[in-house]
Amino acid sequence: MTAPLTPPLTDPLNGQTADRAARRGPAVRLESVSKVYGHGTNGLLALDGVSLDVAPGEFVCLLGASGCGKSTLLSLVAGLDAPTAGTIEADRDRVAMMFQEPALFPWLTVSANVEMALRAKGVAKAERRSRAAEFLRIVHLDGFGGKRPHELSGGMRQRVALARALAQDADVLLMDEPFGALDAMTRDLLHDELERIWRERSLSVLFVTHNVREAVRLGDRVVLLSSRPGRVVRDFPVTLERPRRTDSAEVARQAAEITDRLREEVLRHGR
Ligand SMILES: Nc1ncnc2c1ncn2[C@@H]1O[C@H](COP(=O)(O)OP(=O)(O)OP(=O)(O)O)[C@@H](O)[C@H]1O
Repeated sequence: MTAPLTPPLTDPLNGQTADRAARRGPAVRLESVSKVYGHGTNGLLALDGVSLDVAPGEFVCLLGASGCGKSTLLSLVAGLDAPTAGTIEADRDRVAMMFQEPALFPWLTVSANVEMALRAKGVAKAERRSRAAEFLRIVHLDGFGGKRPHELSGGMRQRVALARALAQDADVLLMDEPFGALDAMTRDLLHDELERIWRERSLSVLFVTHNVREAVRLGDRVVLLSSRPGRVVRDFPVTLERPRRTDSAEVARQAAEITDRLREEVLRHGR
């Protein structure tokens, strides 16, 4: 029998995965996206003609002055709100969001918080406890499943939020200043954890931060938005070898370059 000239799109052992990989475009695509809050003369233009792609497996950090529309952009990608103009492509079933506040249910145990996400995904009750334990192990919280959120530190609560996001079977993580409220040491540790999980699970990440060094520490690219209305001003590729250290000279150098551009942007708008 002769082999087919073109290989089949589906792998017989794992047809779905091969098929999906073959069809994969960007994990997230925004094309000329604008967002106006309110109407008429009271309308507020938050985003103006934003085009941005996140490739599968790419880590993109979003920076910009306060109020330039970063959170708006994430909520549009998550489908929590609709753009006024333009198009957004993202597989909403595979997207999970993380905020500065971990937003856990305080009356539920850590395990039950993660199990909620599994339940929403239709995982059978009998399997949920062991699957939750597996996700907690990934974020290095083995043995903490029976605790309540108030018994954990801020960093540990964000780990639970990360485990819950992973339990949503997400391959796109939308992160809105997830480590903004943590001390520098805890943040550093979570950078390492997130980078490891991102690589192991080939996640695509869109990460909003005010911290330029954090953006350079983590991102494959740093996208700078203008002051409101948010437009893409510049896209900085970060090619430094990983893993990076937030306090390294290389990270500091690139962060200084981006900070200069960010400062220009903020001053241009008289803030
Ligand atoms: N639901 C809403 N209704 C009306 N205006 C809104 C709404 N959400 C955000 N805005 C306004 O849109 C603009 C962009 O807000 P957004 O929160 O997206 O900015 P941001 O860049 O995330 O800000 P920050 O860096 O301070 O968190 C702001 O002027 C904000 O006040």
